[in-house]
Amino acid sequence: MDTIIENCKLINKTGNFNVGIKNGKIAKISKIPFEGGKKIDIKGNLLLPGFIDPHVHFRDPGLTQKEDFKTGSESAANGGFTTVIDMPNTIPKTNTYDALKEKIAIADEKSIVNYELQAGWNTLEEMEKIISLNPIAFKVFMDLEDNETLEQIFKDLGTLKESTPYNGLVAVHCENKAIINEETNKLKQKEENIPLDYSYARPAKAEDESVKQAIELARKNNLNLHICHLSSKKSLNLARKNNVSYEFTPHHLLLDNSAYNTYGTMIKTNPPLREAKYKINISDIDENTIIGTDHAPHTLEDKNQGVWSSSPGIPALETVVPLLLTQVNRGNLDLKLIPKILSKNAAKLYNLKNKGSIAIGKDADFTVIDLKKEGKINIENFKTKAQYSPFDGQEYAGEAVMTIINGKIVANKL
Ligand SMILES: NC(=O)N[C@@H](CC(=O)O)C(=O)O
Ligand SMILES: [Zn+2]
Ligand SMILES: [Zn+2]
Repeated sequence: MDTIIENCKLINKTGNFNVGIKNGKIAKISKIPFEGGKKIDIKGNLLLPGFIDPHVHFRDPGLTQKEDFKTGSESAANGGFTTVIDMPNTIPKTNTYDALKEKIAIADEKSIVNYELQAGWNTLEEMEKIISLNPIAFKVFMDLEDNETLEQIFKDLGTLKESTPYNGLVAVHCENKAIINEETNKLKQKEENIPLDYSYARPAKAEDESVKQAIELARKNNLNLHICHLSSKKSLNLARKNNVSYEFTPHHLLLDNSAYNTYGTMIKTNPPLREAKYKINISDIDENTIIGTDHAPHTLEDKNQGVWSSSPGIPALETVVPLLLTQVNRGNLDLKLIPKILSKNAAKLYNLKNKGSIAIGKDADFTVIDLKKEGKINIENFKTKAQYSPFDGQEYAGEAVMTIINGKIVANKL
C-alpha cells in the first residue's frame, strides 16, 4: 500500500473502515486495520467518491482576468471536487483542433484536479480533427444560434458520430434565441430597467421551447442529449418524459427571481433565476439528478455594467457542497443522494469508468464530508478569482473537509 485512509465512515454501512491505496487506485477496503503505507486519519468522517462537476468555466485561455486553470482547479479542490468538465467558451473558442490542443497543454500544466474538456461545434471537417483529441462531448449554446444553424449543427454531429469514434454526446444550453430577442426588445421599451427585468427577458418558455427543439434534433440525428443548467419545471418534465439527462445548478435550486431585488446584477445568469411558480426546487432532486455548478466567474467590473451589459454567471464551486449538505441537515434532501448527484451520475453519463464510486480498482479520488461542521460562507476564503456570491455570509451545516486525488490530499480543512 502507498497510503491508508483510516477511520472512514462509508455511506449505507455501519462501523469504521480503512481504505488502502496503491498506485493511485483503491486496493483494499477493510474494517480490520492493516499496515504498510502513509496514513491519513479522517477521524470518523464520511468518505465519498470524489465529486465531479460536469460544468465549469475556467476561462483559460483568453479570459484569465476572470479565472484560470490554476485558480479554477484550486477552487474546485477547495470546494470538494476531484474532477471538472470545462466549457469551450474561452478565447479562442475550443472549437478547433489547435485550440483544444492548446487548452489541453494549459490544463495539464496548471490543473490540480482531474479535468475533461468539451469542444465547441464547427465545420464537420474541423470536428473530425477535434475528435482525435478526445473531447468528452460537444457543447452547443442554443441561445446563440438560429434554427437553421441548429439544424445543421445537429446534422453534422450525427454524421460525425457515424464516421468517427465520437460517442454522440451533446451538451446543450437550452434557451430559444428568437424568444429571448423578442422579450428583451419589449422590455427595453420601458423607461428604466431593473435587474429583475432580466428574468422576464429570458422567460421559462424560451427554455421550454429550446428543450423541446433539442430533444427533437437529438432524436432525429441519433445523438445522446444532455441538458445543462435546467431551470424550468416544465423543461424538467419534458426531459424526464423523454429520458434525457440534465443538470441543476445550486442557484437555480435555491434562489428565485425575487433575489434580483436583493443582489442586482451580481446574480445575473443564464438561464436567469425564475419566478417561484416556474422553477425547479430541492424536492425535484432524485436518483438521476446531476448537479453541475455552472461555475461562471467574472470580475466585479464585468458584473456591474447594468442590466443588459453585465456579464452573466455565478461562481459556485466553493458554495455548492455546504449549501446541499445544509439541505440534508434540514431534512430536505436524502444524504444517500449526495454521492449520486455529485459523483456517480456524472461519471456514468460521461463514461468516466474509474470514477463515481468507492470500490477496488477505482481511482483513489475522494471527498471527505463532515456533516456536522457549521460555519458561514465567506468569499474571502475562496480560491476562485471571482469575488462575489449571493450566498456570502449564509450559515451552513455540513462541509467538505478534505479532497483527495489519486491518493494525495489536495485540500485539507480537517
Ligand atoms: N451561465 C452563464 O450565465 N454564463 C456562462 C455561459 C453559460 O453557461 O451559458 C459564462 O460562461 O459566463
Ligand atoms: Zn449555459
Ligand atoms: Zn455554463
